[in-house]
Amino acid sequence: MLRIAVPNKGSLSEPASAMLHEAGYQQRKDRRELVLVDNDNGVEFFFLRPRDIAVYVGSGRLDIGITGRDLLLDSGSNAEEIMQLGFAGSTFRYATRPGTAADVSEFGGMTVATSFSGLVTRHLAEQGVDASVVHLDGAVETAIQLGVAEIIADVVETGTTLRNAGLEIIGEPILESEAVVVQRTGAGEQGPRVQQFLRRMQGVLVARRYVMMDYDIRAEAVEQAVALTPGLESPTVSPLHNEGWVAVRAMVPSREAQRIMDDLYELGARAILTTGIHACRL
Ligand SMILES: Nc1ncnc2c1ncn2[C@@H]1O[C@H](COP(=O)(O)OP(=O)(O)OP(=O)(O)O)[C@@H](O)[C@H]1O
Ligand SMILES: O=P(O)(O)OC[C@H]1O[C@H](OP(=O)(O)OP(=O)(O)O)[C@H](O)[C@@H]1O
Ligand SMILES: [Mg+2]
Repeated sequence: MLRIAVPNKGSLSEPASAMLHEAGYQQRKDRRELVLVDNDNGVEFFFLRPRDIAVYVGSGRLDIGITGRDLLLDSGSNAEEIMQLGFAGSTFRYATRPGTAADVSEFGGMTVATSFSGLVTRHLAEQGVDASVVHLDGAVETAIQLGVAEIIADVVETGTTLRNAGLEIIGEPILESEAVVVQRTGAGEQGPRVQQFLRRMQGVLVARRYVMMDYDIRAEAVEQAVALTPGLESPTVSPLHNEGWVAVRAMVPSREAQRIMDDLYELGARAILTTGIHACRL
């Protein structure tokens, strides 16, 4: 059985389980379940703290896991990223009260509070900055108000938490993060079961990002039309009973679907339809 680590709590937990469910895997019904055996798909899921997932996978006890890139790098585990999952996108940044410091190079002698002390200690060393790091479990924004630190380093998504705490971002992001699949470093070429898992997850990403578009167009305009809808490989063009017309079918990015429909209509295409994709293997 393929042994997969899945976040049991926090921001990664629900979207990870939703994605696995969309990929056809069984997911737990009760948040207290720790292990779930999906016999039909030959997979055993271990619901673990997001922070611990890279540690388990790096030790070789579990084959792969879903975690955040920031957590993976913070852990310093012997694990590496093999696929990006497109959710839980965030940046990891320094922030402080206005006037404290304008750049990382000014942090010397100050204290940085963070839940990602591995990541921050390494980053400060890389920058050649001699600052102390204090590890806190969460809500680090408050550390400045309470005088525990002058600087914080934390996950920023919309920036609302920082704004509400009266803090401002300093410098460039330390890191851009999102949910990723990890495996043990040096595990080498993925075996067939891991490859099948990755294909299923890829299928969910494609089904979420693309729609199927169908339309009819006069044969003389078909080259211009397929330039608008090139598909992933090549669009299907079929003859219509009505002479001089063809039917075209191609996948298009869902974000661009309405604009493409407008452009196709302008070209003379009619009966333009888009339909959702439930699942896919490219
Ligand atoms: N607001 C957010 N937007 C996007 N991703 C986030 C956000 N907050 C945390 N994450 C991501 O979630 C992961 C951290 O998960 P973890 O469960 O440790 O913390 P959490 O989501 O803050 O949960 P909690 O603080 O409730 O325990 C990291 O990969 C981080 O980038
Ligand atoms: O930029 P924003 O959209 O405001 O999101 C970022 C915030 O979300 C997370 O906090 P969470 O609510 O998980 O609390 P925590 O600090 O206890 O982890 C993170 O630690 C930031 O504080
Ligand atoms: Mg949090």
